[in-house]
Amino acid sequence: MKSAVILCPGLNRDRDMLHALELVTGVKPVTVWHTETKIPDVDLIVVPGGFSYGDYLRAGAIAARSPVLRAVIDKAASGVYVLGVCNGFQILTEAGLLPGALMRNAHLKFVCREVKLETVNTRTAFSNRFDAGQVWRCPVAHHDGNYFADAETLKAIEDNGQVVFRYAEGSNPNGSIHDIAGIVNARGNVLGMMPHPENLVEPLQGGTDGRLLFESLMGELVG
Ligand SMILES: NC(=O)CC[C@H](N)C(=O)O
Repeated sequence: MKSAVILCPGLNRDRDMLHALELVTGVKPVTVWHTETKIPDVDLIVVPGGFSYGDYLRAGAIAARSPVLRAVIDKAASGVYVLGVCNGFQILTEAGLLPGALMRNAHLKFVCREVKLETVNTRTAFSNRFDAGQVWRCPVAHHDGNYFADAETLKAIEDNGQVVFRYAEGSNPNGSIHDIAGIVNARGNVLGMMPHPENLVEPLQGGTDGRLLFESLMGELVG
């Protein structure tokens, strides 16, 4: 599986993502700087986590307007898989690729710990290797992870099965509505999530629960 990782000033999880992608897929990803207007032919584009442009204005708002995001939007429209993690999720919502918004955590504190996620839709390209209802471990590290969508949008994404991951009972670290931790777009080729699956892909990191997400995509691509 060929992948590209987007780089913006202030992102800091790009190295973790590059490592995880190479480890799980066996193929070294390419990197694409934020000023680029073209992205090479790849199966998956990842917008990693961090603090693009210092989270000024709103987390992800400036990166969403950078040249490379236009190319990400075009690639997504052509069906390429796009994964946004943490700040990447914030960037994808700011760019309009995913519905809703990530607000300041309800308790107004930065949260950095492990949570439990429940996979509630296994019929997506990003989740087909999970068992239905599977509860898995995943780290979070953010201050703006409080997912919100208006009632109409929320109903639509729930009815369409676009909620892929929820914080398991008692695990919601930020006040997200409906315990939403990760969603896909209506077409199912763009996923955004606040937790960091790339940080739990080898025993050295304390577990391998995050691998299933990347393996789901790999399985999707080989059929
Ligand atoms: N780890 C991250 O990607 C942080 C995301 C974002 N800047 C926040 O703190 O909400």
